[in-house]
Amino acid sequence: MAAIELKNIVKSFGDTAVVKGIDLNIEDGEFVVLVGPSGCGKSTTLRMIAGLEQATSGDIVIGDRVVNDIEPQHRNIAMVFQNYALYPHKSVKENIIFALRRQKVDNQDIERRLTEVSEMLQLEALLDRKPADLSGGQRQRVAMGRAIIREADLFLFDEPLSNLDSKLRSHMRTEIGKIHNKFGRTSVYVTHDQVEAMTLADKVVVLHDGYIAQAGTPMEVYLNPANVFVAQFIGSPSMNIIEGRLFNDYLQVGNYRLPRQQLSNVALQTTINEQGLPVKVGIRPDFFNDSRLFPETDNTFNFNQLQIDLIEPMGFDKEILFNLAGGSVKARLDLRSEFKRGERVDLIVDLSRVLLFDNETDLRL
Ligand SMILES: Nc1ncnc2c1ncn2[C@@H]1O[C@H](COP(=O)(O)OP(=O)(O)OP(=O)(O)O)[C@@H](O)[C@H]1O
Repeated sequence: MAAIELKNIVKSFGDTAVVKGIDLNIEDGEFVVLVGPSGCGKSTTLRMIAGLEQATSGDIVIGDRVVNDIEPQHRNIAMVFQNYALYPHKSVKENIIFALRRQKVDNQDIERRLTEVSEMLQLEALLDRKPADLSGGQRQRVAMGRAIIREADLFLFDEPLSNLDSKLRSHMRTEIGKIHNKFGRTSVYVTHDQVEAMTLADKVVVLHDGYIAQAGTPMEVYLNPANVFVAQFIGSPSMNIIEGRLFNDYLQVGNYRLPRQQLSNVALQTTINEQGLPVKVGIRPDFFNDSRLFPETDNTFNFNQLQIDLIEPMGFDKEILFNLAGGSVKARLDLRSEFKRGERVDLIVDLSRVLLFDNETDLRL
């Protein structure tokens, strides 16, 4: 088992810095997901932990050793890649036990571990097949088996599910979660899929352009995003960001005035002049509720008479779009709410769910 510490890690390729100073503590047994848009430095960070890339500066500590100069094969790490990287001419069994043979593990031990892993991943019936004769999901299970059987200190996953169709993806996601619950090994998992991040992680690390935009539990990054980037990256559909103006007693959003004292976390000290302070107002589509179904309370605000521009039925849910403060805003309601396009509706929002961000820096106020 191993904890990991990244201390001010920088990675440049030529003159271009792609990881720009990352500090991160990963606890022993923790499942950490690195998430962020394409090119933000997720894979590069993972590859530095694995030893496949050398950091330009900074230290990587695994357990109690600084591993900067330690070769990948001596870091006791198991890695699962997107493209499986199986040996095509070897059988499933030979693929899974390859590393154990190389480490000269005794045969009885190999057989015991093979039985355990193939049962867990339901690979028993496939052990004699070649990778070419397997489906994508089965190949991914073999790649997982090959990693698990090594009983490594640390598991690294680089977008392991991105080649699978959505049903298999969701199945394998659950399997990976179960395996982690069973073995409790420290794991670092790279994905650009925020559903994987939310469902698997103990800690989500949102990367943006080579920096950590926020690290926290899935619910922290969902409910308390530190900035507009995280607010819009985490959660689907994306959080609405609406123009607003903050005054001493209220927040003006379009024609609506939301009472200031009930808004969450507005610890803003600066005195606000008569023009008000331009702010970005964040409201998740899921936090709008149909006023006919949900009671109003002292903590809710009623955006009354919103005119529906578009309805997108999704089965159980439906997304409705309307104009608010000059922008198109989305709400997600369930099938109990029946509307027609053009109709006017009253939507209520819990004021503690209305988030404010600095207009210039995009940071939470
Ligand atoms: N060997 C390399 N030489 C030069 N540039 C590289 C190299 N490897 C990665 N990069 C660049 O570093 C940046 C970060 O790449 P990285 O693969 O870490 O991103 P990522 O967040 O994993 O993206 P994706 O989700 O697309 O895989 C990208 O702009 C990429 O082009």
